[in-house]
Amino acid sequence: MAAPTQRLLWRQLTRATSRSASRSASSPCLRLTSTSPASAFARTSKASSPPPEGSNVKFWPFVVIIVLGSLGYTFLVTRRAEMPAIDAPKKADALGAPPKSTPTFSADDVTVVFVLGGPGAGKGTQCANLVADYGFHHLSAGDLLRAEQDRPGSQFGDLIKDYIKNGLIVPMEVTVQLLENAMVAAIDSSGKGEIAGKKGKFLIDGFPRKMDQAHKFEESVCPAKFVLFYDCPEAEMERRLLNRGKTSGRTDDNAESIRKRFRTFIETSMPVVDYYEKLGRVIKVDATPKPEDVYKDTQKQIAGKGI
Ligand SMILES: Nc1ncnc2c1ncn2[C@@H]1O[C@H](COP(=O)(O)OP(=O)(O)OP(=O)(O)O)[C@@H](O)[C@H]1O
Ligand SMILES: O=c1ccn([C@@H]2O[C@H](COP(=O)(O)O)[C@@H](O)[C@H]2O)c(=O)[nH]1
Repeated sequence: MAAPTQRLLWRQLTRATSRSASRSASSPCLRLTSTSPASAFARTSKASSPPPEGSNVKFWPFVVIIVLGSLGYTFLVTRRAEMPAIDAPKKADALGAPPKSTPTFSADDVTVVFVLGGPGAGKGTQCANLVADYGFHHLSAGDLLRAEQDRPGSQFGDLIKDYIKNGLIVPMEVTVQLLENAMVAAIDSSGKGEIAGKKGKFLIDGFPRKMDQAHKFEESVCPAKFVLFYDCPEAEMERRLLNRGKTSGRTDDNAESIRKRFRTFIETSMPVVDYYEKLGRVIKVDATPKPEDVYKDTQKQIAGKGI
């Protein structure tokens, strides 16, 4: 080490050591023992003066500090790796997710239509019409998450509450499993492996909101037929949500949460729409007009799509 650097380090260390030594004199908790490296330094640096050029300075305390620091760091990193992450996929296993590589349902047996659009675009409103006229079974990802959040004993309750309030996307394992469970339950409760005399037809509302969800669902649950995308300007969606917030009781129908939801929609969910658009699998409907007109347009656009 160059001599000036040596002297600088020495000065800094002896200054720190003498400060801590003087504190220890008045505090019973901070006492330097005769065997500690710091006290050794305090003793060897009586005059607190830098060593003369070329003096035989002991550097073993530096080595001890570096070695102890490295060991501590390695220990913390190892502990961190062993700790379960808050969104660890393992948690979803508690919902009954068996690892698999083929979808639970074939697209030949079950029709899945994803319904996307910004918060407040009117997805739920249009889904209600489609259920009435086309015999769809409606599954809203947001509703399923809220139900799981409120389910007594749910280990995901707090996590979901937090994500929804902040307009964030709940880790996909949770949502995909809730959807699959709901599809299985709907088909089972029909008693014939069918719904309303038809093969299962599902409108999956407000999903997939993130690319990983889209892949996971199509790979492990069911390939989707197409995406129904309700396109609406942000100002109109905000107006609708603030209005709905007067009575909905939803924790995320307030100005702050709405802002966060819009950001998530632009940054995370629009890429999903763009992805399906590139594949030619999106039916886009202008959601700005009044609900009846939006529905008429929806019907026109899905005509001949085999549903
Ligand atoms: N075309 C429309 N014109 C005016 N208001 C509408 C229209 N469609 C729905 N609304 C109203 O806007 C609010 C939001 O609609 P809706 O709940 O259907 O939206 P959403 O897209 O499902 O919302 P979120 O994603 O937040 O669940 C509701 O109060 C609804 O009555
Ligand atoms: O796939 C999903 C869908 C929804 N969420 C969370 O739920 C809220 C509310 O969803 P709505 O469709 O508006 O009812 C949404 O803001 C997300 O926080 C999700 O995490 N994953």
